[in-house]
Amino acid sequence: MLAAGAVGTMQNRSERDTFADMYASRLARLWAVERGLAFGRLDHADEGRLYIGKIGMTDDDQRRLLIDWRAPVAQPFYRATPTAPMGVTRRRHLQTRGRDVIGVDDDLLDLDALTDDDRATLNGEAALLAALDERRTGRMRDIVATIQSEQDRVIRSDLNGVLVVQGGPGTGKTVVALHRAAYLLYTHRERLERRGVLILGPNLTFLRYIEQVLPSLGETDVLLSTVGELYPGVTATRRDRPEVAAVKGDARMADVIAKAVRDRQRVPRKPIELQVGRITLTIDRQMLDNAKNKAGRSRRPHNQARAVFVRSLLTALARQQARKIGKGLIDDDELADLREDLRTEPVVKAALNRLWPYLTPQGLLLGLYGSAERLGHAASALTPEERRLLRRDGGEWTESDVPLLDEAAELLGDIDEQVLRATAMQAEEELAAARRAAENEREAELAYAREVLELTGLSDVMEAERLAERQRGDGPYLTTAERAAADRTWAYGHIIVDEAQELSPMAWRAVMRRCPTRSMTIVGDIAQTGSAAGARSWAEVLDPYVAGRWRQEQLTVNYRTPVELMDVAARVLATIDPGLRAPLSVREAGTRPWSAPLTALPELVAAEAADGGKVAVVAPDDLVPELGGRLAAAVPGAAVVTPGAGRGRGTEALDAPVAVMGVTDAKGLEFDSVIVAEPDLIAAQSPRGPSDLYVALTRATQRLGVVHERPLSPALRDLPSRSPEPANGL
Ligand SMILES: Nc1ncnc2c1ncn2[C@@H]1O[C@H](COP(=O)(O)OP(=O)(O)OP(=O)(O)O)[C@@H](O)[C@H]1O
Repeated sequence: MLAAGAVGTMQNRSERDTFADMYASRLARLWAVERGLAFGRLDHADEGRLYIGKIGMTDDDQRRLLIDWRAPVAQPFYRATPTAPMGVTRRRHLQTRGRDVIGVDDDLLDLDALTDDDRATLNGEAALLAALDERRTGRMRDIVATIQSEQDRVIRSDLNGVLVVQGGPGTGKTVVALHRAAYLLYTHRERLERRGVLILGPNLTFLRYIEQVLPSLGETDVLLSTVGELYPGVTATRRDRPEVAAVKGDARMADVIAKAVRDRQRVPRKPIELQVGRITLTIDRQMLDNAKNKAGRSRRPHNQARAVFVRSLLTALARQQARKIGKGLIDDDELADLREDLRTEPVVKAALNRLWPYLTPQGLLLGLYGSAERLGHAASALTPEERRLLRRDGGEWTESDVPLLDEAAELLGDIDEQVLRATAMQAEEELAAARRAAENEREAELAYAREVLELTGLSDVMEAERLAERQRGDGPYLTTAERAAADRTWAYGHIIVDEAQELSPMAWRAVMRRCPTRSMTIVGDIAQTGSAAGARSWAEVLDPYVAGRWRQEQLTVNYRTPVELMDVAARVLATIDPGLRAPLSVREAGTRPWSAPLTALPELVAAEAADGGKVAVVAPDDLVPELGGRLAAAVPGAAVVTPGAGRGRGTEALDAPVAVMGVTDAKGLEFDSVIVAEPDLIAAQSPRGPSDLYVALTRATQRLGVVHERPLSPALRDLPSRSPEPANGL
């Protein structure tokens, strides 16, 4: 398409560009599914063979070559068992490298049909175990070839309603949620492509960790986000201290914000006198009450209700003015004229702005945090200590501010750009400056695009404007996900929330607002809740929204953590609640978890990293910088993820051979080898500390150790001491 050149009418060119776009994305999709394209075969007693792959394919004669794993006929690949074979006699897993088959692994489901040869080679779990044992790359991979039956049930569960997927660490909740997104898009393509699918994860590092999975399944148009990015225009990556986050996340904050908005619609006790020309006009209590009631009855958000308030007040003032200039009765036209004159009168404008100001969510929240008096009034339902925790002057937005900004935006409504300009000179100047900046940026982008086209020799087939537009990510070519990300009021077709136990009640309000149809998948583990504002039960989270209308699935098998490691974690789990059961591990590591003195950490990390696997040191938040410093000196390439730090946290923790981090940043991730520093300090660092320790102990796929100076609690006390030789020898 591109080689045809920039010929023909504008319409020809635009059609050509559209086709070029379409082919380019089709090509990108094909490249993405190349790895492990075909991974399974089903032999049926009567229907012959079907090959299962990441996408469906036919040959030139429209004969089926490959069945998409999400198609109903592929389901037996994941569900058939010897007791319920679903018509399948043999299920074959194909292992490939590039386009070569390097291994096959058969499940023979019709045991009567076995030949002696078959019996000798029966090895049902080989593909799964091989996948689980693979060294970690720092990025999650798809599991289409080895999805297990309980996971398949979750993936193919109905689109409608709220599905909770509860499961212990390593049971595949995240990976299953991602495959469910791919399945739902395949099965309900039209509905979901229009409204979009949103996946919410706990932090940016986690999103980087999982971002390859959906493209590798051929799905590229899903929006991955954190709660901290839900409010367009604000990217909050900083975290509040736990006690502050707990207050901001509390459901009572909804009333605090509502009250803060009402407090800005002021009715002063004394009448206000305005000198307009030679006449003194008075705004009295009754006029104000009247205007406020009218605005309230309009049921519009604050910024839009302002118009009602202003009109009512101006009408009353205009009548007063008419009386005062001796004009008794006036008709509607005269009234309108007087009203418009008053509207532009500076003293009147200033008074209206004081009485019912235009407010942005940011302005409202900063005004609230910045004033003990405002807080004292709006947050009277909070304790003095809680109010003190909210006090702050300026500063960067945090993750727990975002749901509050969203709440405020809902109550305030938009401010019309034109109104802004008309009412505030300052806003006009800011706007003009922003426009100038945007114009400069646009010119720079255009120059860059021209350069790219020159260099690639494509300057005659594509216009620089169009390339610049695409790079900027706006214009008519926005995908659904991009449009949704920019629109605070977007209603998604389906929302998946991962590590959902961490969301605060205020965050849930922001999430639910984005999914009026309540078609959601909520994935998490109550036993891993670390955030003080997080969930204690799914009923507590969901009953306010969908009481009695949500369903739950359990995942029970741990695919990440080997038996020896899980035994240790299970002892910690029992200290949280003796009734909690750890998931069953499917494999053994062959190495036992160990303990060693904290001082030995650098050598131990170096030994663990020696064989090239990914190593994480998970430490109490306060210790991370210091341990990071010590390790950086001893182990080249070690990355430090500072707890609660702002922007820029991305892939370093995933790509480095060794990473040091707090538990919050380790949530949802996994590493070949994990060393937990000062476990008892982790357990003591917050009210949900024991859950944090449980999370830390379940991050490893192969090896686990603890290093400590403080005495170990009974759950960890009998770990054998680490001997000096390398890990493999343990
Ligand atoms: N059926 C499967 N086949 C192959 N690998 C699997 C399968 N199920 C899960 N895994 C692997 O197990 C690991 C754990 O999965 P995942 O991170 O989704 O678990 P999780 O339940 O979200 O854990 P956590 O709650 O601890 O974050 C991942 O490496 C995942 O790829």
